[in-house]
Amino acid sequence: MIVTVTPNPSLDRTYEVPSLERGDVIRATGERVDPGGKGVNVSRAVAAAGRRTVAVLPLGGAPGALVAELLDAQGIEVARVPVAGATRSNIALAEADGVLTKINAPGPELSPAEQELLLETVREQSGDADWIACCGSLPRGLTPSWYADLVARAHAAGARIALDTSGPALLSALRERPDVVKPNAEELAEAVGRNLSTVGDALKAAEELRARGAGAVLASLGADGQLLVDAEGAWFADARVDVVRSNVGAGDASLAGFLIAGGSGPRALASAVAHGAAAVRLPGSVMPTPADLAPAAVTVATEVPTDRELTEPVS
Ligand SMILES: Nc1ncnc2c1ncn2[C@@H]1O[C@H](COP(=O)(O)OP(=O)(O)O)[C@@H](O)[C@H]1O
Ligand SMILES: O=P(O)(O)OC[C@H]1O[C@](O)(COP(=O)(O)O)[C@@H](O)[C@@H]1O
Repeated sequence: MIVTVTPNPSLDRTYEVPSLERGDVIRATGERVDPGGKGVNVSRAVAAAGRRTVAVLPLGGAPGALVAELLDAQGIEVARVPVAGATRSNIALAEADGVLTKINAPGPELSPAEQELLLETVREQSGDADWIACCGSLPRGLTPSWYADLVARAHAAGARIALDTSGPALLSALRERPDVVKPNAEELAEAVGRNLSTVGDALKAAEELRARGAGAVLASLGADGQLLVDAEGAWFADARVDVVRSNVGAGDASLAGFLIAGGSGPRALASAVAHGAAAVRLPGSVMPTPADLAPAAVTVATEVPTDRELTEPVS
């Protein structure tokens, strides 16, 4: 069973637009609404794989009710923490040439009582969890050390933690030794305060996060693939995708793929890459089912290609 925790979930609205012109009225040619937030997407991908998952979510107002309704329609179990503020709506503008612009709202502020109820709900749900995946930004009211506290509590209860967040929330959680962290290239560069130009730069940065406390680092490098660094070694895998439809939630699908396949070693890395590659072939934040995966297209390198230049370097 995989429990996901999304402290700041969202209603994701995607508008398809011909192109973005500042100051103009832009007529959308299509729109879709999805339940969103990084842990929500992980739960959607885990459920799509036919595995049990519970999504712990603070939900409030009409957007919160809609998120719950949409997840219910997808058969995803939600442990709901009622909050007074309204759940945020995040907007994605998808241009015809494939460029995606996202506006992520700050979300409601959680009161001390709501924060306590959130932690208590995670505790209640964690009894038979193989993994607790803690994902996304923190809403106002939660301090940057909130994930650190959650990791400490989960470890005390004997659960394994996968953490996908960024900035101070990621850095402060490292001291509690999360079992896996999943930064993307920008988050990894920010965490170490250096630019990333090659796979070797990403490898050094991932090793630094391990030195600071992460058990394993699953670094997703967009079109370049993924790197896994743990106590046993380092592996690199990638998969070619000819037509990218939407990269929204590709990292979330990858983390789900990694955890579904056991959450360690090269087999889990290959599953992460297969899920990420399948997610980008699908529209919006649609999560792949097993039928969407093309595991044969994934290559796990025998050696990490440290000299390989990143197609999207972080500077
Ligand atoms: N353009 C792409 N071509 C092929 N695979 C991709 C592409 N973009 C993303 N992916 C796959 O999805 C994974 C996650 O994407 P990434 O952008 O790194 O994460 P995030 O969504 O967290 O920012 C990548 O590691 C890769 O496996
Ligand atoms: O918590 P954050 O960092 O604001 O991100 C929330 C957004 O991330 C998503 O989970 C998608 O992830 P990506 O933007 O990494 O593709 C959306 O569903 C959601 O709108």
